Amino acid sequence: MPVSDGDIVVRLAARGDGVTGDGRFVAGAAPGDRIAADGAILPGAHHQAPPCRHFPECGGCQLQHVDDAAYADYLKDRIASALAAQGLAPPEIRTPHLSPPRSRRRAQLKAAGGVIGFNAEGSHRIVDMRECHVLRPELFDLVAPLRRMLTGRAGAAMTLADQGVDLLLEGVSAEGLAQAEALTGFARTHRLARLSLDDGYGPQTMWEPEPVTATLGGVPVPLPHNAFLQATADGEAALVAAVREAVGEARLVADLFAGLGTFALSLRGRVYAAEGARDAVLALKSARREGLFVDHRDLFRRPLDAAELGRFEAVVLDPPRAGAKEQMPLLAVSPVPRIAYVSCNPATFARDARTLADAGCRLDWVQPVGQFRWSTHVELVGRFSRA
Ligand SMILES: C[S@@+](CC[C@H](N)C(=O)[O-])C[C@H]1O[C@@H](n2cnc3c(N)ncnc32)[C@H](O)[C@@H]1O
Repeated sequence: MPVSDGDIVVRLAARGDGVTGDGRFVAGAAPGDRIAADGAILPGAHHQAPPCRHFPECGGCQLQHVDDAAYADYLKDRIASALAAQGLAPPEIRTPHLSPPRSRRRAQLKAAGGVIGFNAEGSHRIVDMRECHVLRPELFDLVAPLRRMLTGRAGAAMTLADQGVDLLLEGVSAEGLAQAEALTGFARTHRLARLSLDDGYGPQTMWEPEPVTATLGGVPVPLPHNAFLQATADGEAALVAAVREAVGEARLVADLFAGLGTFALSLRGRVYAAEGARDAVLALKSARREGLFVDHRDLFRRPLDAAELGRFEAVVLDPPRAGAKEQMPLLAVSPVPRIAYVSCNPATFARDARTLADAGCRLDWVQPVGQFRWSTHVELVGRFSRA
């Protein structure tokens, strides 16, 4: 049977489907695979055996069937095509940093009727997790005990803190002393750092033998419930290294959307940190770090104006998926010479990059970070400079 170029998978689409030379989308195909006339996938050099029995059913991973080289190309392609869609020429897109298997330190699992795991792709059905190749072992070790304990519908948010696992059970209440004792017994047996319940009225701590912290930039910061932390420690280190390179010698830096201070606490000199979540602001304010000023500020409603921005030698920003549409025009007309933009959404990054480019800023390089290994999440740091 002759093979036409149109039958070869040439790239991965945003949602992870293989795309053939003639534009067909094929679920489960990797770049280099050939699609036979009957639709069968004939594996090529970048097709690997998925390590997990739950793939592709489980919604946690979409790309376990592609090797690291194809996965890295996918991350770069997503960024390049988002920039191209905004009419921006591709800058230097560096080799992606990929977090290793079993390094994810945060997970939001669902439980119901004796099953626990991530939801199936595009569905509310829970895939009962018997193995996981992305979670840190400390988190995975709790899955079987939680399956036994959680009989009703519940959520289990797990975060690896300095002291161990911080577990927040959603949709669970402790009715009566016996239930409360059972829950604290569970926390003690499994050496949890903290156990909290949220039955719809906000998290309530049941167990926390010592104050729970996350160490960022070498500084322990109190860890509020549901606070944002980068998904893996090594992904965080890669983002921090890229941000530090991007700001260079700057000694007066603004960190916008600062969270608990992942970047603010890792930078030298004086840092102004702005953040909208009250708990995160209080936590960061209590961090022992000279020269740090923390501002509780809604940057969508009240972005920094050009005069405020003009005081800084560099600006770091790390907005949520929606990007920083309100902040960009002000940043664009400010004299700030260096901007490190950390993003978890190439589309809003590219939109915001367009605003900066229109004002004469140059996108020097982009460092992709694949900390959600085998998923379609793309994280990056982009460095902009003003001539
Ligand atoms: C992607 S997280 C980054 C946090 C931090 N830079 C880090 O790396 O750990 C985005 C942060 O933006 C904050 N945020 C979301 N909307 C905001 C707003 N309108 N104003 C200020 N901060 C906001 C969130 O609370 C969250 O801490």
